[in-house]
Amino acid sequence: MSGAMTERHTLGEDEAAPLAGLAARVRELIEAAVLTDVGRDEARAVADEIAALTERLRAVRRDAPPFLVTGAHRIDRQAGNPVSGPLNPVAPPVDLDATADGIVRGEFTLNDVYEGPPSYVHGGVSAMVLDQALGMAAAQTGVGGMTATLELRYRRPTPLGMPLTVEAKASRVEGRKIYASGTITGPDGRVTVEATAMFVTPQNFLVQER
Ligand SMILES: CCCCCCCCCC(=O)SCCNC(=O)CCNC(=O)[C@H](O)C(C)(C)COP(=O)(O)OP(=O)(O)OC[C@H]1O[C@@H](n2cnc3c(N)ncnc32)[C@H](O)[C@@H]1OP(=O)(O)O
Repeated sequence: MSGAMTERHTLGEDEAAPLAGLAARVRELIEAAVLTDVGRDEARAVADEIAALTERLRAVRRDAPPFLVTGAHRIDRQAGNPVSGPLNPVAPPVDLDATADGIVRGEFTLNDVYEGPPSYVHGGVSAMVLDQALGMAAAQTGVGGMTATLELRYRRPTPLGMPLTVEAKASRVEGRKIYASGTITGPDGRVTVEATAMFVTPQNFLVQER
């Protein structure tokens, strides 16, 4: 379990690149595991090989996921973030960028690993992507914060295997509260999910940031 206050190692680009490559291969492995039909014996044999590889990676272990050297805010620098972290195989990953006027945007495609209703994206996955994008938009106003409320409106099913766009922007700041909204849009340009959120900056964020 990684503590919030644990000092994080910051990866240089040379360190991050091979770990991102490792995560990309594991992402392929996850999809292969979801879709494989190799049969029981082969599945057991592959599981044994994967267990051996896992032990090799565990041989030298950090106390907590590292940060990246790039990114304006802590939320952008989390290498192991489950939405945008290039080192996290669970993350699609969604490559989120912020414009000078505070709009956070990312294009991404979700494969069968993220299926909810047959052939569509799981609603919790859409929520996770929007939480991250809105959280990053909140951070563009200053320090950012923790999600206090997140409201979603699922307008139409979000397709798997097709290019999606997430966009978010902070609308106002009231003391430690930051309000933001955003959408996921399908390949036809129609919004599939809308979100509004309120983030609250904890007192310790004000001390820890930068
Ligand atoms: C390293 C970078 C990390 C960035 C990560 C971002 C990842 C993406 C975003 C997330 O997923 S965050 C994880 C999900 N969210 C949480 O786990 C939050 C859990 N809740 C908390 O930690 C605290 O409740 C919270 C920080 C949100 C508020 O605690 P505080 O002690 O700072 O709040 P306080 O009680 O002082 O209230 C401040 C104001 O906010 C209001 N408030 C607080 N929590 C609220 C809430 N949940 N709903 C509505 N209003 C809320 C509260 O009423 C009050 O309003 P007023 O000033 O008008 O009186």
